[in-house]
Amino acid sequence: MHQDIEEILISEEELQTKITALGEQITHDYAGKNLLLLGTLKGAVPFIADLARAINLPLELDYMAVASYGNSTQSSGIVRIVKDLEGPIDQKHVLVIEDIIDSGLTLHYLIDLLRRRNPLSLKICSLLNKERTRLKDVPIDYHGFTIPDKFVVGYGLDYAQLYRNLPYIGILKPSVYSETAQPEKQHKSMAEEA
Ligand SMILES: O=P(O)(O)OC[C@H]1O[C@H](OP(=O)(O)OP(=O)(O)O)[C@H](O)[C@@H]1O
Ligand code: HPA
Ligand SMILES: [Mg+2]
Repeated sequence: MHQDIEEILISEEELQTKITALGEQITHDYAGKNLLLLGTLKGAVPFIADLARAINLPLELDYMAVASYGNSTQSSGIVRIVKDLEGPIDQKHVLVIEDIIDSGLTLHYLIDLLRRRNPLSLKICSLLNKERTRLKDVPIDYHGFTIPDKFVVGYGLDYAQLYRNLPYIGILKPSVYSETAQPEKQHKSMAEEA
């Protein structure tokens, strides 16, 4: 185990077993539909790579880059689109693939933006669902694991851009970061301000 990890929460094997099951469910639910898996960069990259291979259907992949955490363990509250989709989605069934839903700010912003582009359907698949009071409520159609309100890293999830390559999900030792400010509670998202 990495020296900065307090505890392994979800092992490599548990991740793969769950992703196989999610893939089977999505294969069943989207049979005969024009499916677009929309991955959120950067955190969802390992998850979408494994999940896409567990889905036995023709599908398209595209990505949006949204960022709000920067180098902090608390959301800045400001969601930025760093990279947009390549094309329109009005002829597609869009399944957004996220690594984690924490405050809910990122997905709330994204869903709002994607709905305005009139996809045939819009659903959410998140590997992790953090058990906490959301700042924004978001509907989750598929999720892998519910986790406690701890800052986790690995399998795509970062702290200050590091640890994304750990093959498991682990709780980061609090001694690795030290923060007093809780900026997510002090700012509105850009969607709200618009
Ligand atoms: O529910 P929320 O509190 O909004 O948190 C969830 C989002 O935060 C992280 O992304 P981040 O902004 O750190 O970008 P990254 O994927 O590049 O790490 C994570 O990958 C989710 O997209
Ligand atoms: O617990 C987390 N870890 C890493 N990135 C995150 N983005 C939101 N919550 C988290
Ligand atoms: Mg991050």
